[in-house]
Amino acid sequence: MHAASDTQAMDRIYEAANGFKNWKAFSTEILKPAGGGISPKERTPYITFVLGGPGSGKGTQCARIVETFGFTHLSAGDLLRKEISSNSENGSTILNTIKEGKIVPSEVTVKLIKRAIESCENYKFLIDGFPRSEENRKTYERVIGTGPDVVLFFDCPEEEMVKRVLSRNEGRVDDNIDTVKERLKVFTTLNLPVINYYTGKGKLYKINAVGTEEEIFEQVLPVFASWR
Ligand SMILES: Nc1ncnc2c1ncn2[C@@H]1O[C@H](COP(=O)(O)OP(=O)(O)OP(=O)(O)O)[C@@H](O)[C@H]1O
Ligand SMILES: O=c1ccn([C@@H]2O[C@H](COP(=O)(O)O)[C@@H](O)[C@H]2O)c(=O)[nH]1
Ligand SMILES: [Mg+2]
Repeated sequence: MHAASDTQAMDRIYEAANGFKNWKAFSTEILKPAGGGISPKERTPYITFVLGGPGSGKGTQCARIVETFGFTHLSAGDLLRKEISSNSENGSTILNTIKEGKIVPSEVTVKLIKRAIESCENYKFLIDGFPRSEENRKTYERVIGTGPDVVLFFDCPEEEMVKRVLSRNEGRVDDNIDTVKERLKVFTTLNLPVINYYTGKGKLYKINAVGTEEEIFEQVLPVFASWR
């Protein structure tokens, strides 16, 4: 019989071993397709977390990285918004949380990210807008069994972020001054510790997010140079 903490530790090891169930790279047998190459799904996934405050330009720069380097863009916010529009059982809770500018429970978001990764043929991912808290980060690492390879941080002054969000005009329920103020507060108190954590791990690339889209992308390019 195991003590509760032993059982939890064993659960974590089990989950880590089963993270990304469909990835052959995580099993003992690596299958080679005819022709000798390794298909994308059999490769160890390459994960980039893309962080920054609301309106710092994460989505805009992700689109360019996708175009130039062939990554798959997974915006955690978009995955949550899709849950709302698909009338899932969590839909109304997610909607209210987004309206308030707060953070959706980690289990919900990590499940959506894991499902999106597993159902994608690609192995290079940009996970945009996640993790938003240390709790998010720890849940991801526990469920998936590993952290990101690289973390991008778009550093932008609050005044500029507010200006961009309020002129975005995409009909988002959280693009209003009250919700933006709360999102900025959440960013400072809960998201900055994640950024500090990855700085300490030597994985963080800080990008000055002020300037034209092109000027900002010039700073992003060297991070992905080996994928050209
Ligand atoms: N360098 C830039 N200069 C001016 N405006 C920009 C720049 N980059 C993006 N924008 C605009 O700012 C708005 C916010 O950009 P984007 O949606 O990429 O930010 P985000 O970080 O993904 O925000 P959120 O976290 O709220 O999803 C968009 O309308 C976008 O067109
Ligand atoms: O990991 C996440 C990502 C997002 N949210 C909620 O969604 C909104 C919008 O996110 P964007 O990245 O700006 O599209 C965010 O304010 C949170 O309420 C989340 O909870 N967890
Ligand atoms: Mg975005």
